[in-house]
Amino acid sequence: MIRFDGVVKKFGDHVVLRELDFTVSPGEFVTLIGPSGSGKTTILRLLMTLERVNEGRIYVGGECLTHTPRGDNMVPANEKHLRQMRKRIGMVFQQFNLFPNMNVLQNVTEAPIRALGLSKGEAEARAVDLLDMVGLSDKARAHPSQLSGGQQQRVAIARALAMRPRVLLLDEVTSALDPELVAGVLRVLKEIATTTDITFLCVTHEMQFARDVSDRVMMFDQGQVIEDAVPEKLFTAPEQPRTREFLHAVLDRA
Ligand SMILES: Nc1ncnc2c1ncn2[C@@H]1O[C@H](COP(=O)(O)OP(=O)(O)OP(=O)(O)O)[C@@H](O)[C@H]1O
Repeated sequence: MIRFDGVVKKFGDHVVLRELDFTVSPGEFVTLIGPSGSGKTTILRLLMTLERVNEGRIYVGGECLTHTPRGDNMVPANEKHLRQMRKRIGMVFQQFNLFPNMNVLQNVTEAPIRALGLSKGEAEARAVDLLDMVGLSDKARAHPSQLSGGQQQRVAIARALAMRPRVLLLDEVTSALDPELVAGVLRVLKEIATTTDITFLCVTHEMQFARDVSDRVMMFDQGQVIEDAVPEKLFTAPEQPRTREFLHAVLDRA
């Protein structure tokens, strides 16, 4: 479903991704872990087309995201292609980024009405189901400022799902939450991961969550995936010294 093929990303002279190769199969839940500043968010931003690759290709659902054919060549994709491809991908960020002047229902229906052309009735019916799924049926008329951070994040999850993405990207979705609100958000994500066929690529420091829901965990360091294993293996018997060091540091801090 997702394939990075020799992806290089630089910011000026700073090489963040070095010929990065990895794949995520349809329906898989893959978590990326690794030191701060190693480029995990950059991977998600490239998928969201918020950044462009310097070299290499990215494929989503078998189709090239980054390039399109022109004659016999492949050339960097234009805005129209990127917009089309972006519709397949949803993202939930650390900051919830809800529209503050809209109520919860409007937050969830806005994009399907505008970008997918759904009628208000269709979009609302879908939103009601999604708000039920994230445990917020009773908050449809509330405004974001009346909700806790955990509730706002669950609205953000419903909003992303309302676009029916095939891929959902999660970037440190619990980092901005008070500790007591984290579990509710993770419970909702686990439910979605186990009951839908959405493909997940998740960046998190929540090692217990990564262990609990991931099909695979990729340890990312210095622009490359240095270890890729099922969670039971990666968390209990990592092969790479850098993975062991990283896990010790993170678990000591917890
Ligand atoms: N727009 C940008 N311009 C210049 N440098 C950038 C830009 N975006 C990211 N970087 C740099 O790229 C590197 C990777 O950043 P990225 O945010 O992807 O790391 P990360 O692994 O997600 O880190 P964290 O776990 O702290 O969120 C960092 O050194 C960062 O400073």
